[in-house]
Amino acid sequence: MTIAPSSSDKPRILDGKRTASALVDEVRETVEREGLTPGLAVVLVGDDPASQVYVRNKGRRAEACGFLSRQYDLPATTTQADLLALIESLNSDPDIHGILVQLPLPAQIDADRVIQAIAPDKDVDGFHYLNVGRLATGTIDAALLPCTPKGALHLIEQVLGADLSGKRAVVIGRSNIVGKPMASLLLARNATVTVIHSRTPSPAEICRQADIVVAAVGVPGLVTGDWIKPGAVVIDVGINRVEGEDGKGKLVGDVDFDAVAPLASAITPVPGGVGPMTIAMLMHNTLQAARRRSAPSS
Ligand SMILES: Nc1nc(=O)c2c([nH]1)NC[C@@H]1CN(c3ccc(C(=O)N[C@@H](CCC(=O)O)C(=O)O)cc3)C=[N+]21
Ligand SMILES: [Mg+2]
Repeated sequence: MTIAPSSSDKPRILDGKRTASALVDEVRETVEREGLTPGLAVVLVGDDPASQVYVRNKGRRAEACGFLSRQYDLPATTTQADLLALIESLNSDPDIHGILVQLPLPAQIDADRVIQAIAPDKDVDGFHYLNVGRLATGTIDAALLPCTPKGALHLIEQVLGADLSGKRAVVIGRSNIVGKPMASLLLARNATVTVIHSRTPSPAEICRQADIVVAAVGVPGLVTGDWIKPGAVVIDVGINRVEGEDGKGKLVGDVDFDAVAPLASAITPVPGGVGPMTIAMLMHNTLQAARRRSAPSS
């Protein structure tokens, strides 16, 4: 049962850090109970400091789950042929169940070629055409789902339950990594879905009709109070590094949190919302890939 949201209630802050920790605990328990050792390979090309931080966090989480965690650090000058050769060897490595190539890749490498070279059943990012197609055609149980939309949906479920029949959802942004798969997932849960983007006229007016808003455009503070229907569930996927009042760098989302929180029935903060869920879902996908390997019929 869900309680009808009211704008006069205090908004519920959806704690992604706590939810992610609980998920990781569940993954670790399953790994122990089933005696599995899921293997995750994370490939980092170049030395972008932000990417290094993400990749290190992924490795830490994998170890906390009882996984085999391998990190491949390749120089920024790596050729496409060398990277494809590494992917090939990981595809045929029986200890490895999940392969993630950290994006973005340097300019000399065709990222799409590399992603499509990953074995679909090891594609824990859910970016391979086969997994994209499974999601788009509704064969979701067979798919590895992209981690960020999967994490966002998990937070939405905490408030509204699994069936979103009768709910209007607006997804802001149409990227292949977040916006499009998010729309497919919400549709699969029976929501009435609208995707809006940079060429959409009157976006605020459309967004104001939504019971569920997912913002994933990378524009700091784009979504203000006049975009939000009172009682809406607001999921902020944006991760924007901006300069704070103290001159130091800080992380903000696509939603103007202070303006929107009083209107929302539930809202994710940045940081501490969708970001940690993304990493938790990567662990969940790696477990799923390992279980399928050990029990091919499931
Ligand atoms: N192949 C590939 N798969 C990815 O999933 C992928 C990628 N490449 N490239 C980069 C983006 C970005 N990404 C994030 C994951 C977690 C946080 C996260 O945990 N953020 C914390 C804050 C971290 C901080 O303080 O910088 C939070 O929102 O609370 C952020 C960003 C995964 N990505
Ligand atoms: Mg995006």
